Amino acid sequence: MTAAAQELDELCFLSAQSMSTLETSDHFQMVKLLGEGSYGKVMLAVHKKRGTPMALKFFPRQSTSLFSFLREYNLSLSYCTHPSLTRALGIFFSTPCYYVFAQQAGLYGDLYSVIVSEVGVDEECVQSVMSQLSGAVSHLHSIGFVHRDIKPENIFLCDRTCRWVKLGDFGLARPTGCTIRAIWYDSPFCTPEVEQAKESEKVREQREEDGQEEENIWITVETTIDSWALGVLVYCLLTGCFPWEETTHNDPAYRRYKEWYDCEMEREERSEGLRGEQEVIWCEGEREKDNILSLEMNQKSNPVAPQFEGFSPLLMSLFRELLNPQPRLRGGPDEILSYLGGPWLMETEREEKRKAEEVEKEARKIREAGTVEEGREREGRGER
Ligand SMILES: Nc1ncnc2c1ncn2[C@@H]1O[C@H](COP(=O)(O)OP(=O)(O)OP(=O)(O)O)[C@@H](O)[C@H]1O
Repeated sequence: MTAAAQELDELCFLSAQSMSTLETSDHFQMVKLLGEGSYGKVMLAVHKKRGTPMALKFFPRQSTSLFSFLREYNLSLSYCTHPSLTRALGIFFSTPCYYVFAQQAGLYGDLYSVIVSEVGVDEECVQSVMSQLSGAVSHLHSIGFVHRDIKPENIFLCDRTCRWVKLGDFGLARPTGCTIRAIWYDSPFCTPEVEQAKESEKVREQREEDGQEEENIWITVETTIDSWALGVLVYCLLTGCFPWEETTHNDPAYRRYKEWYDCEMEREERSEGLRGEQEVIWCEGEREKDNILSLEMNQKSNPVAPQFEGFSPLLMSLFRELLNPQPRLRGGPDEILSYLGGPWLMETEREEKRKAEEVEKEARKIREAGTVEEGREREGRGER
């Protein structure tokens, strides 16, 4: 077990002893529901005496182990010190039905709501979001944890224009290097190295039906899981879509991307080989041969997968780092910093996006005007 994992376990044991039982409404005024996930609900609340706003995360006791609740709370409280990580506030308690802890609240929703309501976020804003997440995720990795659930729904907005975002939901975070059961899930955020678990899940279900013992595939938790998710996130932010439905060879869009990637690798290997050969050629003074070889290399071009066509070569190199199908060769989140400042979209794509944004803006204006008009009409009819 790593030092970070041991320290976190210790914090969980210690905090278990000081958890109090509270009546939520004695201390907090509920303002609104911020969101719901598979583990529970998150409410915006205000502390009754101090007036401090916060997010209260409720975990049903029936379906949550005390240890997993305390692990998420303590990780957020003690390790999430980066400005783009959502920090717990030191308040945790239980009620008859829930375990609850308080966290800094993102008051402007999450990135998912931005992506679904727009045709992708503008390029400058995407770069700003990614630079913040690069720092936040590198920080988590540097202290020995992998987030394992980076997705738009878990990135909260601290202002209306996404200038300040915070990564949250540390429920799946685990210490780097620990071993867990591989779980395949139907999403582009699932890494390609888990594809083998898809088949084994079918086998497991069958064994369960037959009353046989479970047979699991185990994987080591690596930081490269988060790099993959950051790559998919860049794509989602820029386009408002996913690059493929699921990261498996059965998915045609992923297969096309993988073919492009493999071809790129082959080209790279070939050109490295040629560079070595060139030295011999130059030594022999055969310049013409050298020129022919270069021409041949250029002719064997490798068009990108269609869903990546609007992206600049700079961004494609970043994708090659983050969306590297081979986890051992995948770049870390800090790589993102070397790709900021330059263009991520091709000029034609930028123009298309501008037009689509204009159309979307107009449509929104019409929708809003319609709502105001309907409101007036209703008022005129004396309805509320
Ligand atoms: N601190 C916060 N500030 C603002 N909104 C939040 C906060 N925490 C959670 N939310 C909202 O609540 C939703 C669910 O929260 P969260 O992802 O933490 O729950 P979960 O049950 O662990 O979800 P998941 O199913 O992704 O594991 C988020 O998508 C987000 O919209």
